[in-house]
Amino acid sequence: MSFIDKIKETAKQNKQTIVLPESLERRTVEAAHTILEEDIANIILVGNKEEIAEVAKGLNIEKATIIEPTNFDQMDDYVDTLVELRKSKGMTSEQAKDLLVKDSLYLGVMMVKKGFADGMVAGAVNSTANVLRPSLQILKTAPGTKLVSSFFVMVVPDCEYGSNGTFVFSDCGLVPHPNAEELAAIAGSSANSFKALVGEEPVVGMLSFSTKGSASHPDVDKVVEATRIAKETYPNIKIDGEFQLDAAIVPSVGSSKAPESEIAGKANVLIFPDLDAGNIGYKLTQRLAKAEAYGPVTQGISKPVNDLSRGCSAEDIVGVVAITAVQAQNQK
Ligand SMILES: CC(C)(COP(=O)(O)OP(=O)(O)OC[C@H]1O[C@@H](n2cnc3c(N)ncnc32)[C@H](O)[C@@H]1OP(=O)(O)O)[C@@H](O)C(=O)NCCC(=O)NCCS
Ligand SMILES: CC(=O)OP(=O)(O)O
Repeated sequence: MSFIDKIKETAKQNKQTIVLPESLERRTVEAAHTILEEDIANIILVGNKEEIAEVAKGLNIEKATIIEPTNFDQMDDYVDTLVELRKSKGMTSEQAKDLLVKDSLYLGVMMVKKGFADGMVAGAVNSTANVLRPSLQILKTAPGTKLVSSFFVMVVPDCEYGSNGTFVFSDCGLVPHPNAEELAAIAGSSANSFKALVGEEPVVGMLSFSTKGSASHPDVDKVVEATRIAKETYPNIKIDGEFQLDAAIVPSVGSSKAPESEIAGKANVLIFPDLDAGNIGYKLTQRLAKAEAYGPVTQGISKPVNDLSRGCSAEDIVGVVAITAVQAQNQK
């Protein structure tokens, strides 16, 4: 069974409720149709019922719950909670009501905060920053986590590397310039995410333009230091670096460039040194190798809110919703 079929099967076993606040967007409504038809999750859509019906022409979204922000019986309670959470930042009741009525991303995140939904997926039209900012502000980090980061599950066709072509790539969406400590934290979280979603042992490669000292540069030093911190912090996780990409995933190159390493050539969790590398790397793999790319999935938020690329397909949205549902199951 493929990675995403397994995730869908897991999601179906204990159905969660996922809010899709970009409800006037055709791919999102197509995804809602498929999710309801395949019984993967319960769906909440946000917006005017007639407008949603217009976008959903030819699709069956009858089983979705539609919440109209101007006519939502929980609105006053949500406004009070948002003010309470953000009053130290100067938020007033008027501002909170305005945000919750006009910005479906804030309303969606508040639904997750209040337990009305178990998770949220958006990003087919909104930028990553706009999708993730409300969740960072309202849901905050999970206990024991300082840094929220994100990853993609990449499923590369006809690929013998990684876990039969399945990888986690991090961070491709959230933290622009991680320092060594942050990079180590991203490695630890990503290993746990790989284990939780792919179900196999994570093998983490810390990526660089250098393999075990083949180049000298402050950027390389950062990855060397991150590798040291990660090994010390997560002694039970298989982690090594610094590796160039080929040394991380191709066994023959790994054994020639890094013969002492047990990880070289076997990595299935790839930690990119910064967001430039991660974002470009996942899009290259998706577009040129025709890989399935599910994400950016967040790790470290107290409840699951996940992003999409604006270039996503309806099928990608279905996949990220199923992943979000499984994260919600795991957090309960
Ligand atoms: C996600 C992002 C928007 C956060 O932006 P920001 O400008 O720091 O936003 P804010 O300062 O309003 O932060 C919001 C809150 O989240 C917290 N926060 C921000 N990043 C965080 C992180 N990685 N982990 C935990 N908390 C974080 C802040 O401390 C702040 O908390 P507070 O408002 O309660 O004090 C920013 O990191 C970003 O733009 N990342 C790049 C996204 C992107 O463009 N990706 C490329 C395409 S995928
Ligand atoms: C993840 C990502 O790159 O998102 P977008 O393509 O929407 O910028």
